[in-house]
Parts: sequence; C-alpha cells; structure tokens
Amino acid sequence: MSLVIDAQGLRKEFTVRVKVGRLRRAKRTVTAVDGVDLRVERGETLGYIGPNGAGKSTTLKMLTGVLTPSAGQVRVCGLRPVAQRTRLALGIGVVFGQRSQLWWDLPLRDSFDLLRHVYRVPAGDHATRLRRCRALLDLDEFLDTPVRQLSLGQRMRGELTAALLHGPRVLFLDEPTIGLDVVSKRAVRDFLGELRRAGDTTLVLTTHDLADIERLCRRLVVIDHGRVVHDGSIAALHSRYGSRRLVVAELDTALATPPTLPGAPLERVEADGRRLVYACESAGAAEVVAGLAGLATLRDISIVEPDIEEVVTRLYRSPASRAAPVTG
Ligand SMILES: Nc1ncnc2c1ncn2[C@@H]1O[C@H](COP(=O)(O)OP(=O)(O)OP(=O)(O)O)[C@@H](O)[C@H]1O
Repeated sequence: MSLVIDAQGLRKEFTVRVKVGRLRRAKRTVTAVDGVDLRVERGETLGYIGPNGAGKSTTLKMLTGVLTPSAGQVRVCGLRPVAQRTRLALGIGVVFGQRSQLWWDLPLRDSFDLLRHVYRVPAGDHATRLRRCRALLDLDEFLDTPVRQLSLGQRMRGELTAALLHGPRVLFLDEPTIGLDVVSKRAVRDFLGELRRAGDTTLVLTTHDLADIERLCRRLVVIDHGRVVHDGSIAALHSRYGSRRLVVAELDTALATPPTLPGAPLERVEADGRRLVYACESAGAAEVVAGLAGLATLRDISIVEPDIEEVVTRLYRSPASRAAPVTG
C-alpha cells in the first residue's frame, strides 16, 4: 500500500475583523483547522464529516492546494499541494459543489474535449474514460446541451466526469449529492461505488448525507471544531457510542414469560407479547436467533442495524468530542 495523503498537525487560522462597539473593529483569529493528522492509503474511500463550520472544506482546500496551511506538514501524491499545485492537478480530481470546472456556455461534450487538451490526456485514454463515464452516468441524453441549461443532477454527473477524465489518483468530493433528487443521488452513489470497487482511485468525501457515508465509506473521519474526534470504521463508532443491533422476533403465540438470553437484554415487548426485541450486546445476532428458535415458534425474524444518524448526532453533541481525539 502507498500513502497518497499524509498530513500532520495541519492547521489553518483566519484573521477576521469583528465589530467592537459602534465604530471600532478588532482583529480576531478563527482556528478553522486545529492540528489534523490524516494518512490515507491508495484505494481507500474516506468519509470526512462534521457539523457546520467544523473545518471540512478548509481541510480539503489545504489538501488540494487552494489554501496555504498556517502550520503542519502535508503531502498529497508525494507533492506539496500549494508549492507544486500544477503538478498536483494532474494527480487529483476535485468536485466542489459550489465551483464548476465546466464551461458554462459550451455543450458538455466540448468541455470534456477542452479538458483533454488542458490536461494533455492521450486521445485513446480520454476516449476510454469518457466511454465509461457515459455508460455509468447516463450522460448521452445531455452531452450536447450547454452546461448552463443542465439540471443540477445532470451537471453533477458532468462534473464527476470532468474530474476523472485525466485519470487522477485521488478524487476529492465536497458534498457531491447536495440538492440532488433521489434518482440523481443514486446515480452518483452507484458511480462512486463502482469507482471504489475498481480500487485504483482514492476517494475523499465530505457530506452531510450520512447515507452517502454508509453506502460508500469503510473509514470515517469525524472533525469537530477543527479537530479529529473519530478516525475509524462506522462499526467502531457504533461500538464506542454503545449502539447495538436489534433482533426483532415475531412469535406465533405470546409466551407467558419472554425468554432471557445471555448477552442480549430484552429491549421491548410489542404486539401483545408476540413481538420481542432483543439488543445484541456480547451475543451476536445468530446466537440470539438460535436461542429464540429453541424456545419459541418463530413466525419471522429481522435484524435492525444501528442507525448512523443517531450515533453521529450523539457524537456531535458529546462534550467528549471537544476533548481528546479518538482513533479506532
Ligand atoms: N475565508 C475565511 N475567512 C474567515 N473564516 C473562514 C474562512 N473560511 C472558513 N472560515 C471559518 O472557518 C471555520 C470552518 O469553516 P469550513 O468551511 O471549513 O467548515 P465546514 O466544516 O466545511 O462547514 P460546512 O459543513 O458548513 O460547509 C468556520 O468557522 C468558518 O466560518
């Protein structure tokens, strides 16, 4: 494995002028990113999330060479993002919701062609990549439409293509599904899922849509007040915050006393005793199901996964998230 992103102690301060009293203005320092360490291997898909103002976009801007860090070390594809920005541009793709890399008045097809010249992509590579994007993102019906006439969902599919035509090693995406309808959201997620499966592009994704994260990311980095408060899998986040899988058993007939199962406390009894809900603590779902099957006649069983929205809400509210960063 090779490291494609290596940031240590990354920090960004902004000086802002604030009004003090009626006439005076004073300088204040806002620490947007406060010592972020981030190492990302080739082929990883990383979800970078946090509440509004946490420092996500600022981090991405430092990783892509748009902003100079106030302190810290950073290498992306082995390059210093600001100092070697032109070389870096060949190795990364960027999709930032607010900024377009397409030519507003030109048909999408012409923007793609111009990008081929900008990045000096060999014609054969360009054609192969474009063919793949056309097929996976259903671009054909609007390839000849000027960009300004595209819907948001169509434009986002165009932006994704534009970001990938030069074959970048890392793709940075800032809120790629924001404002999209369910069909376009799915198209974008499926496409990114395909890209992840192919395994040669590293994806770094910021989003407020946790379904994006659940569908796409094995690793989740949570940032709050400029600091990393979680770096690990979604499962690690659930176990840290005590979220548990639930086993919901529908019984043929209610039992006089619901069974006690080791490692799986009974959470709720519903439907006049015909539905029992157990939480998997030390017991796995299979053990719970096997235990129940020996004691009652089961009509149906379902397993409810812990809800990521709930655990992330708890994390954002947690005072502990302001203290020490946690990894795992
Ligand atoms: N150019 C700037 N000048 C001054 N302050 C800034 C600037 N850019 C960002 N900030 C401040 O830095 C902090 C982090 O902002 P940033 O945009 O990185 O957050 P974010 O996590 O991307 O938020 P959101 O989810 O709302 O997009 C905020 O307090 C923001 O007001």
